[in-house]
Amino acid sequence: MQPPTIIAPSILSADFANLASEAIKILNYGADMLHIDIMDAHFVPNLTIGPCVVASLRKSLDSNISITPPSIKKSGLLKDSRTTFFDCHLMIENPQIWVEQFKLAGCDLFCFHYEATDDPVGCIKIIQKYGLKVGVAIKPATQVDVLFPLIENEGIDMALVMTVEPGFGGQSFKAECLPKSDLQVTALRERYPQLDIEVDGGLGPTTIGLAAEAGANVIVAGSAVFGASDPASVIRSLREVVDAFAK
Ligand SMILES: O=C(CO)[C@@H](O)[C@H](O)COP(=O)(O)O
Ligand SMILES: [Fe+2]
Repeated sequence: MQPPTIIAPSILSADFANLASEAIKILNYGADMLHIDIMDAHFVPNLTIGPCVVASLRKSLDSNISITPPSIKKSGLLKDSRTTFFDCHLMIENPQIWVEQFKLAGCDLFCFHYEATDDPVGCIKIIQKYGLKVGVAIKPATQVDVLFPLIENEGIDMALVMTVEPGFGGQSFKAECLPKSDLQVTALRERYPQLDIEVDGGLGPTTIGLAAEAGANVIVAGSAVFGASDPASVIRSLREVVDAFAK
């Protein structure tokens, strides 16, 4: 059985002037974790937030959220005594030099891009040395099999398959980035039944079916959740579809 379904709203689509209250609101609506997109204007053509914003968010959430969602408890991802899991997606060059700062800021999972470093194994070892969970992300054009040795030999905690080119929220979902071939999410799920497989980009109630059917269990959704008039029902419907396809 695949790991629990986790719905991870991307705060990139939140109102940045009210980031903490937006994050608290979305967790109270039923989100399982927060997906935090860090962009450096080099790896991707956009610039978002750095460790000091993550640290402020951490402080606020630790004092305002008292319950860890059941799926996060069950997943075993959250090792700390804190309640809210910060899933940090780093779209930055030289990710390895930022691990310490994001650890200190309160990040739980450090997910870097395979394409952003010449030494993914070295980067994983640094992340593990700092006691963070490790995620490795691939852009749509990257072959999924580059992840196999990292999963098998380095014990990464999550694989992130991008369903749009990284850089911006609110883009259209690319169906061709999901399975059919054995090189995408289906291949990962068939090979690694217990792995947390995250998909990110253009996902919402009308596009979740393909990702769920392929075997993704961690669903990032930004505009579909934060832009909804009823975010709780969007979160619920995403969860229902993923649960229905769970392998
Ligand atoms: O990493 C990224 C974009 O690079 C994502 O996390 C997006 O922020 C998701 O937003 P939507 O596509 O769901 O609006
Ligand atoms: Fe992301």
